Order: sequence, then structure tokens, then C-alpha cells
Amino acid sequence: MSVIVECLSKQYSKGISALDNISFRVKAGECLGIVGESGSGKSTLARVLLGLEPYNEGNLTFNGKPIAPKKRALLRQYRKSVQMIFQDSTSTLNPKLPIWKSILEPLDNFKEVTPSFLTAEGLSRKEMAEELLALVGLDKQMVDRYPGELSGGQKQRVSIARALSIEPSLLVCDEPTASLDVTVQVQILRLLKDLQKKTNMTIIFISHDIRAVTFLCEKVIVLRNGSIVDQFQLAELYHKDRHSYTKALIRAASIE
Ligand SMILES: Nc1ncnc2c1ncn2[C@@H]1O[C@H](COP(=O)(O)OP(=O)(O)OP(=O)(O)O)[C@@H](O)[C@H]1O
Repeated sequence: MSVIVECLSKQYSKGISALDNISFRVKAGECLGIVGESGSGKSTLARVLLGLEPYNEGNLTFNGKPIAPKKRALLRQYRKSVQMIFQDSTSTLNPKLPIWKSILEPLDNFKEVTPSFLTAEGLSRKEMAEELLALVGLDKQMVDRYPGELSGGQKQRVSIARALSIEPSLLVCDEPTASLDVTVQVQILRLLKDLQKKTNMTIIFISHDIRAVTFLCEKVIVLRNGSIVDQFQLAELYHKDRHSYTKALIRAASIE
């Protein structure tokens, strides 16, 4: 698994760059954090990475194949390997469906996929959803509940279960903890960390919160006004050569 982003730029309208000459690489099993303040281009980058948003210049490849909204056949292949989690799980879960049906949506879209954790024979669809719920630390009895009957943290766990259902090699998370209480944020970050260790999937974790990014990720990119201003391994977080903007983010988050 490899994601290569080369000199990627995106303008929504002439002269205003949402992303400006972005380059980075992610290898199998890595957890890359992308941190930036509001308006830095995080959501744009997430959407571009998922093939939902076109870009104006540069290249984006997944396992050597180009990813862009117009390349529909390649994009379908890509969707089999890449899943996403967004900030607002309420809007991504259908309120009219019991959660077991929502969890199985990706598997319904890709019937040819058999994830390794669902290989036990004769499992009913509901039992598959129960296995997935257990994987994210939720009680199996919750399968029949509706999203409106769950807490924010539980809904985000359901979103994670759904994302994991087809055993993606890449998980893109766009502010997955931003709308949760601090204690629940920590639980979700721990869960992602545990699952990453267990499955060795690659994670791109996008957040305004440098504390969350440095908790989860071993490699960090700092985005400001659509440009990468700093890029480093977690072990170099407090290095004297860190960009002044990164140092300001560290100070503001009181993780000095
Ligand atoms: N659909 C759009 N049309 C025009 N400009 C846009 C659009 N979406 C985003 N932008 C602009 O692109 C820039 C980056 O926005 P983006 O939403 O990617 O930032 P962000 O870091 O995710 O911000 P936030 O954390 O506030 O969501 C901003 O200047 C924004 O105004």
C-alpha cells in the first residue's frame, strides 16, 4: 500500500489556493497526522484524497494508480481499499436504519470482499454486524438500535465499525473526534490506535488538534493556508528546528 501526493494544488476559484503544492508519501502501516487551523485546507485535502474533489495540478496515486473523480473505474477499485470517518457521524448514519444495516453498507457495496475477521462459516448478516460492534468495543446487543438512540461516542464507534467492515488498507479520518467530549475523544483515539496495531492498516488522521495528532501518529504534517510548513517524525516534535508555527501550535495546546 502506498499513497503518493506530488505537487498537488487546488483552487476553488481563480487566485485563491485551498491547497498549494502539497507533496507527501504514506507507506503501509503508517499513521500520518495532518494538523492545521480552520481554513488551512484540511477538509479539502481529505476530499481530494478520497477522490471526491478534483484538483488543478499535481498527482495523487494509490498503489501507483491515479486517483481523481473522473477516473470512475479506478475509483471503484480504490473504494474497496479506502474507507473514511468524518467528524459528524450523525449525518453519515441513516437515522431510519438500525445500526446493523448501516454497518454492513460497505460490504453490501462490495459483495466480493470477505474480511479476514468474518471468515467463520454460516454467520448471518446481523451476526457479522455484531462481530464488528465487538471489534470497536460496543455491546453486541446494540445492533438493533437506531442512531438516535446512541451517544456521540457510540455513533463514532459505529462509523469506525462500518469503515473497518471491508478491512480497508487505508483509513482517512477527517476530524473524527472534534465534536466529542474530551474523555470520549481519548477513548476514540485509543480505539483507533489499538485497531491500527491489530490490523496494521494505514491511517491518515486530519485534525485541528495537535494533541490528538501527536497521540496517534508517528509522522506529522503541518498545514497552513493550504501549504505544508512543517513535516516531521513524532520523535522530532520538540526539536529546535521545528517551524515557528508548529511551535506556536504546541504552546497553544500546552504540550510543551
Ligand atoms: N466549496 C468551496 N468553494 C470555495 N472555497 C472553498 C470551498 N471549500 C473550501 N473553500 C476555501 O478553501 C480554503 C480551505 O478550506 P477547508 O474547508 O479545506 O479548510 P479546513 O482546514 O478544513 O477548515 P475548517 O477546519 O474550518 O473546516 C478556505 O479558504 C475555504 O474558504
